Amino acid sequence: MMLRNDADACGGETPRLLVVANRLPVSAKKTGENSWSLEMSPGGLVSGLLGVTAQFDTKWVGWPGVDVNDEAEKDALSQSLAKMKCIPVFLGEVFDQYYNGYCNGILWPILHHMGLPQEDPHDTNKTFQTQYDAYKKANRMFLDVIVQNYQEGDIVWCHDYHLMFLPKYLKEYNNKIKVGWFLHSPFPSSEVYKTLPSRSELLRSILTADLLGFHTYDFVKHFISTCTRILGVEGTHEGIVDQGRVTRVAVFPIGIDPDRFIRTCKLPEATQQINELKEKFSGKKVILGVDRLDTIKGIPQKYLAFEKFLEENPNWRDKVVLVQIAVPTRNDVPEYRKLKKQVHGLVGRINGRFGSVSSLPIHHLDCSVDFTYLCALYATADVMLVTSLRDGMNLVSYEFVACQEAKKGVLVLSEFAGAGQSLGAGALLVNPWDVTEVSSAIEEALTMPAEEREKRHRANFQYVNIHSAKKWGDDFMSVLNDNISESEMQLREIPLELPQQDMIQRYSQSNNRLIIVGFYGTLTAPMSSETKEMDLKLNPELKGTLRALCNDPKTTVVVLSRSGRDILDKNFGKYNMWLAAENGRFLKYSTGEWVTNMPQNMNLDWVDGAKNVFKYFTDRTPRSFFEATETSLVWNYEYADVEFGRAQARDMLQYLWAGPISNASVDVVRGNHSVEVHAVGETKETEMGRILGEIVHRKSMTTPFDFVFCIGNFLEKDEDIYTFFESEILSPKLSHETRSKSPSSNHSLKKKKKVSFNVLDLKKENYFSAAIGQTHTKARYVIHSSHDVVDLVHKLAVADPTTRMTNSFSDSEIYKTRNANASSKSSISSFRRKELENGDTGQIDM
Ligand SMILES: O=P(O)(O)OC[C@H]1O[C@H](O[C@H]2O[C@H](CO)[C@@H](O)[C@H](O)[C@H]2O)[C@H](O)[C@@H](O)[C@@H]1O
Ligand SMILES: O=c1ccn([C@@H]2O[C@H](COP(=O)(O)OP(=O)(O)O)[C@@H](O)[C@H]2O)c(=O)[nH]1
Repeated sequence: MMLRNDADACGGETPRLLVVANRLPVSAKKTGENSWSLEMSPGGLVSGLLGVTAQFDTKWVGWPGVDVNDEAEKDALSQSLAKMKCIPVFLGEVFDQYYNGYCNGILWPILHHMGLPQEDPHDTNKTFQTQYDAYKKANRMFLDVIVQNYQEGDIVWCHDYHLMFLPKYLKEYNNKIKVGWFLHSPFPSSEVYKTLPSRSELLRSILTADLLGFHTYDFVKHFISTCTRILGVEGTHEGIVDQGRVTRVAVFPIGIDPDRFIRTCKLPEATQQINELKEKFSGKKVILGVDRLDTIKGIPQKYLAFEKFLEENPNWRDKVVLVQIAVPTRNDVPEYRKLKKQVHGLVGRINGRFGSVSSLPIHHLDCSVDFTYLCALYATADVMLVTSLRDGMNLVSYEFVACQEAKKGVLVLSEFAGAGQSLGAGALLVNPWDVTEVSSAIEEALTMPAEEREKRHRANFQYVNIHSAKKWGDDFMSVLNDNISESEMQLREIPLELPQQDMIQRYSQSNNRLIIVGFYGTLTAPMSSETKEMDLKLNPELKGTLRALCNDPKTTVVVLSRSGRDILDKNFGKYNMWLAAENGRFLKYSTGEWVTNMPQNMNLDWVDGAKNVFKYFTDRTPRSFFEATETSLVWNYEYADVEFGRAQARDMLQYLWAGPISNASVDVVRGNHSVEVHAVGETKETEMGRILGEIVHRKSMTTPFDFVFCIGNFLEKDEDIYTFFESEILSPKLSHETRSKSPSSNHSLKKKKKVSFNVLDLKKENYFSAAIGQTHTKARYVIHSSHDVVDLVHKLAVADPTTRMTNSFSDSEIYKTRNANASSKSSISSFRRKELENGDTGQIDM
């Protein structure tokens, strides 16, 4: 067999791809001294990959299927393999503990929901730990071979559970290598996966890849929830987000090369074999099974169901035969040897019960068959019986469909095979554990009218043709390439550190400045694991300088926070500033009254129920805290044990969705260390326009802001506040109509003399936005922590010599006035209500 590589024909222009899998597509067999024969390796991974790589200059890296110790022999074999673009990894003594041990004795059963086998307490040479060490060592040996063959720009596509450490090793070697990883087996539920010792290291390692692929949505769902549960990272529709880095996770259902099967069925050799098979089984229907003799393939279950069918349908006993190709596999793993015995026992029993001298109901073959004969078997069968207890995809079912153009036989397919999701429309789906159901499906398949068989076959044939192995490979590669360009762009877009000196200079030279500042994580006292009290409090170090800044007549300070009015009143009631609580739903000047834009009929029935859930989790998560406002609840676990906090956050969301918020009109936001539920409404960005309108209106402002500084530790969804001002710079839309003299609320519109002006006169270089401690942000700049805010506020407070004087005069005055006016629970009027009363919209045209 020669592995085709169309890229060769196109010269060296095509990109290079290194496909790395435990198994090379060919396995070597020694034929003499330094001479080898190469045969196609068994299993769907190889079949799938053979159809893939035409558009790349592909090389394969993998284990050659034999143990070779002598250096001369290694060289000879390497040379033979090189002709087929294969590069061997000689695993030597590590192989047994790596392949038979960790891969197939530990990972394989876990991935297939069969549970972790017991460690043999007497075999101290083969423990979980020794097998795990061998696994890591083998992965390093794969790395070494890749490194010897890697050229800059190569893409490395790693395959399967054998190579879960490889992405990490590759990225450690060279972070620029493009790495994809695809899992051919299923991914289990987190409940099963979490029994695996070393569970976190394996997950962390594959997450270093750029793209992770799975056969079905189910597996992706399990993988993402396992990562969030075990690692506490965030799962999004794109994949896994960990500390700002996104690992893309997506579904790529593998396929076959259907033409290869269709073509082969038409070859004279195949036609002859088909005729022979027909003759051999004339007068009988043929049920076919083709599986590696693996515990996951449900071969005993298949035989039990067939036995039941024969029991219940005596008329079929001499009219049907089950041909089972049981391809030998993993013979050195004890479970596989046990399975062989069990299966042979069943075959003997069933053939003994229902066979005769002239006919046996089960033809069980412990061998592999050559490709043409396999196609002939597929083409001859009336029914294909796939009873996998769990299977990544199961390509055998695709291959059967491809070979059935003439016969249009029926596929009975386990719902636990990945293929169940793609061929379910045309197949009879069964639960392989339910022998009665499988037995009935056998009967239904054998007696299905031609018309229905044809209809079902057509659906499946179309699917198999379109969703080929080539498409699978192309899709994976194109997402990997897109993804890499995206992350390269993201890297380039990492914001710079806030240029403090330049900002302060521009601040002091401007005439009307606006500072929008978040509260939590910005103005709050930094908390540490030692902090006892979890109340949100203004950092005491800021008190003096913040007051000076707020008293500057040329500066308007707005605290924009998720927090409620009480908290802002308590912390900022004595400052000469604007307070925007609940993301701007409520607004007040510190000495004034709260006004709101909240619709009067807003449904907040969910709040009390949700509050109970928040309280429950807060009580059970030491050092977490929650904040409740009228329209939102935020639970923060930043200072709790973060892993535990994340697990609790996940459970909390489940409780919330199951109960209090199931039918409520709310947004749920999972932040890095927080869970927020709030009534559906505006983001900080949309509130910003309204807030500015209100400020300009109430201050009777007539000159536009010419300097804006916006700083916070905002949630990602609120980060649009940074871009709000960017878009105002590009195309100013904010204008405001005001009166020449400040009207009282009773003035009618007619009597007012209107003056229109732009709210912002903002040059690009006079706008500064900064996120605290983030690298992925929409802000122009970053600053490290809230410690730096203290320093910065101080610098701003003393930056303008002219207003520094004003400050010292007005400070005590303002303080007294505010105390006299402030009422802690002031009545709320609505923006809209006020607008109507005043006959004035105070509105901004946007
Ligand atoms: O290499 P072996 O240990 O002999 O095992 C053969 C292959 O078995 C598994 O195949 C899986 O891949 C198929 C294609 O994606 C899929 O259809 C099937 O459901 C899986 O079981 C294993 O994942 C491969 O690594 C092995 O090469
Ligand atoms: O004697 C045989 C019988 C089957 N196969 C191939 O083994 C693969 C089995 O793949 P599947 O996805 O069904 O399961 P896996 O064995 O990979 O778990 C299919 O491509 C078959 O064509 C083989 O190589 N030799």
